[in-house]
Amino acid sequence: MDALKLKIAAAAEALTYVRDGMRLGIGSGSTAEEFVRLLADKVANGLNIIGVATSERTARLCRELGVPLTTLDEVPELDLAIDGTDEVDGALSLIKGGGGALLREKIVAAAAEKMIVIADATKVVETLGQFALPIEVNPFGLGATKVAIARAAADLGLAGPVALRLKEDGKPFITDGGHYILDASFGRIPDTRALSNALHAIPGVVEHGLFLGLASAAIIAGAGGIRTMTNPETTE
Ligand SMILES: O=C(CO)[C@H](O)[C@H](O)COP(=O)(O)O
Repeated sequence: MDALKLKIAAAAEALTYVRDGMRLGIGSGSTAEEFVRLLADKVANGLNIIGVATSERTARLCRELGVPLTTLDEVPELDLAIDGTDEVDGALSLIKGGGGALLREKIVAAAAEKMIVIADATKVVETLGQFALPIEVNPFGLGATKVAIARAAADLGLAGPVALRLKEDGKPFITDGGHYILDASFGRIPDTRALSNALHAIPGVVEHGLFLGLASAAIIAGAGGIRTMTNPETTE
């Protein structure tokens, strides 16, 4: 099966968890966008949901396709968030932010009772870190923040390039929140919680792409079909 079909298959399975009346967090990225397309069909056929989009791009797509949106100010608690991922491990820890939407994605996931991740099988890893870890930072003090990140990583035995994400025109990529992204290529991250805590202690770091203890399930589409990974600690 090609990559698009796998994304659609995972998104279609996630749709079976959506119930009438739900308040939904709606993720970002190409897999989440397939979910939006399928969700829009259901809405056109009478499904009553209200969504909070995790990026301006997803919000635009929702508006184009008629998926009703609200904000976390109006609806601060959500029933379910559905989002893609860049990596997922067996404990359902994630690296997210390849599309640069990690801050809103994490705020939305934390506001949701459950988060379901949708992905193709290439995203499943034993240990997180092959995918460079996106770290959202305030543009002020960028150089100092980079040094602090490298030092915090070194204390945990991690090292590797920490690169400012650039757009095709060579200018810095700016997130929906007006921040920069640093992509940290540390390789395998054995102690994700320690790195998460160390990054949160750096003032210039706004948020990072390690999603720990947030996902309740991951719907994984592979050549052999769909499998759903669950986490007993985040599943009722
Ligand atoms: O975290 C994300 C955006 O910030 C995406 O969910 C992640 O990058 C996966 O995207 P895709 O489904 O296109 O592979």
